[in-house]
Amino acid sequence: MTTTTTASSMFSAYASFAGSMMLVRSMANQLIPDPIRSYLYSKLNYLFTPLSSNLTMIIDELSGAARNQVYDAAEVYLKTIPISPSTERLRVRKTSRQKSITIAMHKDEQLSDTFHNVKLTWHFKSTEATNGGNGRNKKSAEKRHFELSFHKKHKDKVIDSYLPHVLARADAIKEEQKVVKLYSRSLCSYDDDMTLISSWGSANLEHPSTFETMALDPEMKKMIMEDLERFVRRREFYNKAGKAWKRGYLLYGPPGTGKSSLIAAMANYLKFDVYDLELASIYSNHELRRVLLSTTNRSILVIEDIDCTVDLKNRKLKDKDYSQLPNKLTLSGLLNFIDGLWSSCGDERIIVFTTNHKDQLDPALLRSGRMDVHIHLSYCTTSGFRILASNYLGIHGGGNDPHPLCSEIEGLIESAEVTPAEVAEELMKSDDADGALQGLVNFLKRKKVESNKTEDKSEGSTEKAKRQKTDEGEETE
Ligand SMILES: Nc1ncnc2c1ncn2[C@@H]1O[C@H](COP(=O)(O)OP(=O)(O)OP(=O)(O)O)[C@@H](O)[C@H]1O
Ligand SMILES: [Mg+2]
Repeated sequence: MTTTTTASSMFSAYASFAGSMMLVRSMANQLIPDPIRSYLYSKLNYLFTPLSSNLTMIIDELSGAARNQVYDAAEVYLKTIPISPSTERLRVRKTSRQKSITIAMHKDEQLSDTFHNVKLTWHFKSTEATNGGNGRNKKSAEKRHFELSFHKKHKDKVIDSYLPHVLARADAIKEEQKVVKLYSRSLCSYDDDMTLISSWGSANLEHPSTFETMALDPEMKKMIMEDLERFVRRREFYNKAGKAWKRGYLLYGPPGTGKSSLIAAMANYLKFDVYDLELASIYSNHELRRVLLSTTNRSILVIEDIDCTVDLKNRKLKDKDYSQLPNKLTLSGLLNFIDGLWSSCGDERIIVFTTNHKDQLDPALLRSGRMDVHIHLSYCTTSGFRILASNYLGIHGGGNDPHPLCSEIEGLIESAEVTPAEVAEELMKSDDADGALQGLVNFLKRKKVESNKTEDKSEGSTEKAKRQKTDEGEETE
């Protein structure tokens, strides 16, 4: 009863309100001029429109002069959201550096996303803003923002979970698309007065080597990849153990066995930048420290041919001699850096030394704990050949239907000392697989004959030497 009365009294109140509104409207039509009237209507409409259950967040491109990280993250993230059927316009781009086409939202288009059962709508808006000048001084710029709408009740979830999710996904996508850089001292930059601006110059690391294309023993490949993965996963472990988050690799083996290619494969795999340090360009421990401190985290520092760095061989000089050369680069300077300074100057660092002659290295460099992993790259094996044949000729020696020449090559390769670089070179000599493989067979046979000859020669000379010794012995007796 009470409810009915309340409802009917509310209805009659609304009816009388509506009636009054109509009356006001007709009086206004007669008395108030057009522009003022439409302004008043718009205000009245605003007052009497029911409140929306949606909340819209405005995400501007700029925050003052700085970029808004949420905007940048949204821009990256939204490229991964499926386009909705209602979308009519899209922006399509590709620069020469990009591997694939990117598709982005066009002005006024919208995309829908769902996150933990929350429905969200992204709206891309762009307006032209002018600087207030006129004539030539008038400059206009595009002012962009996203509008993110969702039901009000999800406000906390969006702020606490969804937006952090967008930021994290954008970081991961950027990491996937990251172009690995090669930093070199030979690319360093100077200003007009020849003052050094930066110790390192960079270029994109265009080296195509990956673990897939590397002709390596499968066990060794697995070991290296797992070691790298474990290393990048172990931030907490290094922290707890009080150890610097770094790892040292020593790659050794004859020329052309893939030491430099392996470094590129490691960099491409981890998406770590490479700093190629030529020790010959460093004149003092002080300079070494300065140059190395200007490298960044998540990078690989490479020192190639460590055995060829003449200065470092002088380590056995007495302290007295060093005092005469206070600014010289020394092995102990380098070791101090590896053990001490470098350890504390950054995170996720890998250092790689390469050498053709491990036996000629100073034992201090090989001491355990200094270089964590020693990797021996050696002559081409059967499994190495199979990978190269697949890379270069697209043929698979180990399959059910192997190329007839593959088994001959596999029989020859284990006994011949050929490097993967030599095999690769032979395989590249012809576009035709038969011709290339026949070339490799001939090459391997030639190699074998040559190595037999040298063996005979060295055997012959040892025999000769032995005989000579015996003769001499006989003489002295
Ligand atoms: N293990 C390998 N797997 C695939 N390709 C290889 C391998 N080793 C060598 N190559 C091929 O040979 C070329 C030369 O190899 P790389 O420069 O990596 O050898 P290296 O061991 O660094 O030689 P050096 O001691 O002379 O510096 C590479 O560009 C690559 O094409
Ligand atoms: Mg090399």
